[in-house]
Amino acid sequence: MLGYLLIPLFLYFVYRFIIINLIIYFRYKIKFGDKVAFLFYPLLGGLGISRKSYRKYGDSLHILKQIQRNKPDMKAVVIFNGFNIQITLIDTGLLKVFLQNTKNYYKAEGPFGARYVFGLGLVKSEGKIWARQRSLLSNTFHFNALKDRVPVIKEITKEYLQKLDSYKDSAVPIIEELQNITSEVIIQTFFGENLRDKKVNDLQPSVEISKIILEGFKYKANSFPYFLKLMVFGQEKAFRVLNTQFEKDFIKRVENFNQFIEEIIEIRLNQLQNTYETSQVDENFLNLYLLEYIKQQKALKENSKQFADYELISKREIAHQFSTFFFAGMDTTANQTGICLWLLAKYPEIQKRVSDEINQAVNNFDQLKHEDLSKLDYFNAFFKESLRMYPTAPHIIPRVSACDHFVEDFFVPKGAIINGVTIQHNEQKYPSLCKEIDTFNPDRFLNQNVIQDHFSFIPFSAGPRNCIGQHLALIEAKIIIIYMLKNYVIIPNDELENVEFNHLFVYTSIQRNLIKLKKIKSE
Ligand code: HEM
Repeated sequence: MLGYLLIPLFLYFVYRFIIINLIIYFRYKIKFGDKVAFLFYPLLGGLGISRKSYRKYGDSLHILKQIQRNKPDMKAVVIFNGFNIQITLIDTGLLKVFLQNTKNYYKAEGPFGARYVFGLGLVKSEGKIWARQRSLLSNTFHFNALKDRVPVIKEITKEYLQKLDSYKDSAVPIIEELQNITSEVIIQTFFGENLRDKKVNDLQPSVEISKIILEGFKYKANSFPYFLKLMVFGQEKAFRVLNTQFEKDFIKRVENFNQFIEEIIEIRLNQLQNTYETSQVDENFLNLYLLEYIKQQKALKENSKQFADYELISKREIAHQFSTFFFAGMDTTANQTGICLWLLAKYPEIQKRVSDEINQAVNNFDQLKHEDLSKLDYFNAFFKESLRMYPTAPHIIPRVSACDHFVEDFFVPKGAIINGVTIQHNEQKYPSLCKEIDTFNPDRFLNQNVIQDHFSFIPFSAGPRNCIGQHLALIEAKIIIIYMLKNYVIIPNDELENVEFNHLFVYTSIQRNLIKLKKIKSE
């Protein structure tokens, strides 16, 4: 009896996971020949390829970069894991069409528990809810609107970087040090206050949310039971069924965190309700969100306006928006800026040029103004070059294809995971961007015509879902590096032989003690 049941099940699996994928494979092969690269890694797919690449070459992106370098007309890399296909778009024409179309995709699940942590926030929201959130938040992330945030970013930077003196001649784990700053910036720009005297799940809120995000990533990457559930039930259901003890505890911990943030929101809401009509309101993200919420609640009470479901703001959404910014903006900015400091140590002549430009534009760190940040052309070129060679986000956030469809002439089946590269690596196709591709040379970005094709260099992605926090990231990086170069000469850590790059959550160096410091003066 069992045999009769198992045979159709087996045949279904062969059809669903092997035959269908083989048909797709031959379809691409016939149409595109070697303009599409095929890779196979059982079970792990793309994750397996990047692990292999790291083990073999000390760089988890090496295999993918090599594919791009070898073929200027490469369209995409298609990776099979035996169950599913993952498509990484390379061709900029395809990338452009893909990034401008939000309708055929939804965001992939991400780390374990992502939907509980930040499922209602901007990174994960879709359709009209996403459009409503993006339009509410866009203005506050504009370069000029961030002007008011400069004093607080300066203050946080100074407070944490002053502590670096204690390292004296020892190597500095600079990325960890910068994570303190970038977490605090997100907290203070979001809440308008620091949460340092508060505890949730026995930890400081910034520590707990970092741990939750990191453990969610690690669990997804390393847990075999969860992996099996993903294969059998798919990403929509896997996190809900047959939960292990770890999963149950994790979800409970996240719920505590959400409730903790909602309590802060509730207190602020009460304060604002009493004061917003009579006094000036600080323009932090929480106040901005709550003013909109108050307007909405008032209209609902007076019955003067009806709202569609997608327009309604909830406190849980606001809590998830905080975790979203933390998830998207903390590690990315700390790692990119840390890598910049390592590059300054590695190339003293570039350090001198950046430092000279800063000294011309800014007399003294304490007097640094928002306008001064726009005077740093060489710094801008240097930062872009760091993103070209060591982008913390070398791929856009993966989407799932909601239906069978074409991106131009490229077929994307329903259920495929699809993403794209943010940086091109072919010298023949992009001669000015990729000339002497392995040489770190910020000067290439001083040439006005370096980007011949907008989609060849999109470290913050492009299209409607590009990075909303890119100006904030640049402001933070500038303020941190200005402080560092006003106070220290940055020197290499001579005990480090190799610096290897791997995907943790972001693409970054595995070695952490990247630099040493020589104090030049106290401000
Ligand atoms: C060096 C630092 C950063 C890099 C390299 C970076 C890069 C990116 C990339 C590549 C995307 C993906 C877009 C896509 O999938 O098409 C993205 C999205 C996003 N980033 Fe950033 N990011 C950085 C800093 C920040 C900061 C500081 C914040 C906010 C505090 C932030 C908030 C977001 C959000 C909310 C999204 C999703 C936008 C949406 O879907 O509408 N990022 N970022």
